[in-house]
Amino acid sequence: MIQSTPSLISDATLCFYGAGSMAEAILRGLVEAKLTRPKNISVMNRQNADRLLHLEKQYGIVPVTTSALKDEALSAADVIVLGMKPKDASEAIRTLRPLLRPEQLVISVIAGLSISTIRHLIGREQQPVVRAMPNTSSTIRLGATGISFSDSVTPGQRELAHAIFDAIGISTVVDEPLIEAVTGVSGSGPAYVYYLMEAMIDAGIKLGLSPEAAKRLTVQTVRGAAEMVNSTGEDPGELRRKVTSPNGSTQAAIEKLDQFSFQEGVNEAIARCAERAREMGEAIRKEAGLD
Ligand SMILES: NC(=O)C1=CN([C@@H]2O[C@H](COP(=O)(O)OP(=O)(O)OC[C@H]3O[C@@H](n4cnc5c(N)ncnc54)[C@H](OP(=O)(O)O)[C@@H]3O)[C@@H](O)[C@H]2O)C=CC1
Ligand SMILES: O=C(O)[C@@H]1CCC=N1
Repeated sequence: MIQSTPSLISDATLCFYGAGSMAEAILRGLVEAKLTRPKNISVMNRQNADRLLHLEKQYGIVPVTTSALKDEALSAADVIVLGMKPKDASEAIRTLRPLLRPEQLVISVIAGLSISTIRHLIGREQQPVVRAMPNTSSTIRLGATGISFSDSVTPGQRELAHAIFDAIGISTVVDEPLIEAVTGVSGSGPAYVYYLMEAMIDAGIKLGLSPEAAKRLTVQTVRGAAEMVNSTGEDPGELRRKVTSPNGSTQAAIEKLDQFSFQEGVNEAIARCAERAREMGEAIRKEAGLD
């Protein structure tokens, strides 16, 4: 039996408990970055066997389908990644109670679910838990992840968690109460950017561009703007001012956005997202009888 969690991904066995889009984004990043052998990754879900077979075919991971094999994989793994929806979390995590060893690292990406709730559900106050909030851009190794650690996470396990999320993008450690802010900014963030892109493409089409041209120009504009901020190190505000000639067309556009309270809208949206994540966490606690 393994007594301590390895600090290198290449030596660790990982078990994905929940096999949806976020789990796939993470495991794909790990496999494509060749940080671990696919055979070190086992994946299970509730019922969708076709999904597991698809992941096996695509990435070479080990699908786990029977309940006996599930128990075995969960008990044996060095790291268990919780990747189910918040509504399914309480029941799923409780089933780990009789299976987990005290040194196994639990990594949760579940929105709103606190470290303290996870430990209550597992029934062990000192279980090492990492609470992470990644985003779907992890699929192409451009993810942005906020991470917080329970006090029992060892330095080796911290290193391991960083290695996992750095393999699929960048990671930033935050105090746990700020994970909801991370959810608001970057966890859900890709959706706001896609929403903006949908609106830009739509507007271009309304002005007479073909759908293909509107999409191509929009995609490259967003990609270029993000890369300008990233590679020049200049503030987005400064870069915006460089596009905005006095009394020119951009200024006219920004004034129109301000008439619709653009900044206030984004502010309120991100604050509401963070609040909703907290609500989901509270609902899990309530369902589990913890409040
Ligand atoms: N999508 C995103 O952009 C992000 C999501 N998250 C978080 O990631 C989590 C997963 O989201 P996402 O990947 O989109 O969800 P999906 O709906 O794509 O996947 C959920 C997975 O959980 C499985 N599952 C449900 N109940 C159980 C159970 N009792 N035992 C084992 N597996 C179970 C489902 O299996 P089956 O299909 O068989 O029912 C499915 O494989 C959420 O908690 C979300 O908050 C975090 C950051 C970003
Ligand atoms: O919408 C959600 O609840 C999840 C959390 C972050 C992104 N998607």
